[in-house]
Amino acid sequence: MLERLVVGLGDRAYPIWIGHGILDRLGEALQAVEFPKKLAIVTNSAIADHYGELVQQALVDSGFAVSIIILPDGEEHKNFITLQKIFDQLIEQGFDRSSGLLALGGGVIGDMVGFAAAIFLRGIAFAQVPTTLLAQVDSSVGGKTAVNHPLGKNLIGAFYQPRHVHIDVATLATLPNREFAAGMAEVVKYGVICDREFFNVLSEQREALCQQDPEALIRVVKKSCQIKANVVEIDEKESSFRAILNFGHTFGHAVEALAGYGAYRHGEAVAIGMVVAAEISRRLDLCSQQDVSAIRELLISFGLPVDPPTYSVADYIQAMQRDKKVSEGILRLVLNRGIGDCLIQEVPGLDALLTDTLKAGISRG
Ligand SMILES: NC(=O)c1ccc[n+]([C@@H]2O[C@H](COP(=O)([O-])OP(=O)(O)OC[C@H]3O[C@@H](n4cnc5c(N)ncnc54)[C@H](O)[C@@H]3O)[C@@H](O)[C@H]2O)c1
Ligand SMILES: O=C(O)C(=O)C[C@@H](O)[C@H](O)[C@H](O)COP(=O)(O)O
Ligand SMILES: [Zn+2]
Repeated sequence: MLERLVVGLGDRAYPIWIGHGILDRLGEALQAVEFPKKLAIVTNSAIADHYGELVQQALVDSGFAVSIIILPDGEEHKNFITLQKIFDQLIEQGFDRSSGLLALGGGVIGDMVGFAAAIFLRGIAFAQVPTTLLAQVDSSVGGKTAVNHPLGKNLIGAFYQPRHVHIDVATLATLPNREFAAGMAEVVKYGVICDREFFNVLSEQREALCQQDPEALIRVVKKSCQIKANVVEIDEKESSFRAILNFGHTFGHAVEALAGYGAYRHGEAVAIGMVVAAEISRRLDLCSQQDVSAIRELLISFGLPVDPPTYSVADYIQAMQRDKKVSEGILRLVLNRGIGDCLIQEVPGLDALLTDTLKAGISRG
């Protein structure tokens, strides 16, 4: 089964292929978008061990000239030092503007390779082959690329769209459970911000998803990519509406930075951040206690943490102020209106609200 979507961005539109066991069709897919014949697969050693040869062979068989660049694994390496390693090898190997990069891996690899492609020689082609659930449902689509700064997540980056996204859900078979759960956090996010029915389906399909039933996975990945593509088509560069995809991220990114990158998986931090955002929404009468509990319970059912680590409110607020939604010094939050709808707004008295939320612990309903 091969599902196809298109991210409709005019002359930068690109296809998303979704299937089970479709890595061997990568050459065909890249030919269809006239991807550069000389390319570098950029990945890390864990992913290369599983899929490096298969992907390289599929591309060589289709006439591509392929080299591999191996990066260190982990969120703590999503920085300029690692980016430099990519550039060193591209320059040594004589890559020019007619060459391309292929990101093979999770969101860390995808975000870094996308940013490298955006700035190397002022922009070369790149494609995404996401191998974590999180990257398949979220980071490979939409063109946000970046590296972290010690003080804040993704603070240095660019909007730069891939030429193709190739999603093989069979690669999830080797993914550790903790990483699978982290991906589910972003899936739950889509349900909360814009689709109550999808939210309900996730709880009904929990077993099939955790068992990695291929059809259930493909359905959920496709729906997630469709939701994300629809948002990105309306507001590619996050002038406003796209920020709904940031639900749970203002607090989540603060957790990641305060705990030290890598201590929490991005999806875990987002799960905690979504429950905090939902609790703030409840305190502002935007949603009910029942809604907060339903969000919390669904996240827990997928094995995700939901309780914020203990840092002072002042530390949290300082970290949250580095969010990209801050404009003219004013922070806006994405809040949920019930489940299936959301809004973006400034929250007067956030310090006090957050103090109460963290002091009370988030009520279990
Ligand atoms: N650009 C966006 O729109 C966007 C969206 C969401 C998240 N992100 C970013 O994505 C990053 C998180 O991505 P992630 O959750 O994929 O983490 P990750 O990229 O660190 O991957 C998680 C772990 O799984 C391993 N791995 C990957 N695929 C595997 C496979 N098939 N089998 C076995 N092991 C595998 C990796 O080596 C890594 O150790 C964060 O930096 C976050 O900020 C970006
Ligand atoms: O694509 C988007 O837009 C998102 O916000 C998706 C998020 O899941 C993702 O983590 C993104 O990288 C966060 O963006 P940032 O601008 O807050 O760094
Ligand atoms: Zn995210």
